[in-house]
Amino acid sequence: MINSVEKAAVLIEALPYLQRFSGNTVVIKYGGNAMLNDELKKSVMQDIIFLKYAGIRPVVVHGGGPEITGMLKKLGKESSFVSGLRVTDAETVDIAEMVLVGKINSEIVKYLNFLGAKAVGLSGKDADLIIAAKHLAKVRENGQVKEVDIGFVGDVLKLNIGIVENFLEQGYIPVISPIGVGKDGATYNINADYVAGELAAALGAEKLALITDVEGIYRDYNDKSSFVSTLSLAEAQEMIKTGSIDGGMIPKVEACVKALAAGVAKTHIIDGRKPHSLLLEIFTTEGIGTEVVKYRRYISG
Ligand SMILES: NC(=[NH2+])NCCC[C@H](N)C(=O)O
Repeated sequence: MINSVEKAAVLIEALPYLQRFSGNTVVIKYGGNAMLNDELKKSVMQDIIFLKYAGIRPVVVHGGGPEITGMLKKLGKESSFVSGLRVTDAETVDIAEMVLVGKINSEIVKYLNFLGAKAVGLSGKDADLIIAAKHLAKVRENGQVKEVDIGFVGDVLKLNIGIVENFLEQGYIPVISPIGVGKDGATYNINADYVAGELAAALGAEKLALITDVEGIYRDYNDKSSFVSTLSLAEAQEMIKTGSIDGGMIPKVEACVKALAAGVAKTHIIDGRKPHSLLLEIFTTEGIGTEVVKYRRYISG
């Protein structure tokens, strides 16, 4: 156990961040294992409440891929993927929406309220928050890139952000499901990392924090000793180009790039398998994951 001097040092280390971030918006994407394991879920929920009571305005976007896969299986539907994206027919998008909005979203809202917040659940359909367009999967065939229709998988076309701002003004924590509605009236399932990046951009957030199942970004994803704590936007883009970023990490880095380009000060990729990683990243100098910043000279501390 640490002694009282060390304890005080930990608390005081948070002071400049409390001063800097209080009153500002932080968008948090919550997904992966931290969602399936009860202990980790509790720690993420507590961290979000902590942010709220520190005067920060958290906005939560959640994923739910594994739970959707589980439900589809129960119903006897196998999932198939093209370039990492689920082929989503009309029945599948219905099931995805039921799991995301009906189950996962309402569970997060319930938990946050239980811990002392005022959380409110929103799907992209509420007040037309997320207008979607069909996403075409890109497949490489004989050296050429072909676009493939994989059904009701969407991109964010437009956000009607007013509803989120209203709730933030009133002190609520908005919890958002990555479901959008198309101009054609259809329902689209959207990658939650992208939704979080777009929301951070539209809200002019201070931060975007993506909670994942990995430590952060590696310079070479095959080499676990090449973990990077700080990365610039340009370096991240270069790493996507050269293929040194792992496939599953690409949507996350792209979400960071989108947010940074729109003026978000900092983005973070953090390990949801470590308890309280969100708190450690935001309120300590060194952090625990990878921060992606516009320019490297934007030094923390
Ligand atoms: N991965 C890192 N190097 N993180 C540093 C975080 C610094 C500070 N707590 C912030 O949120 O801005």
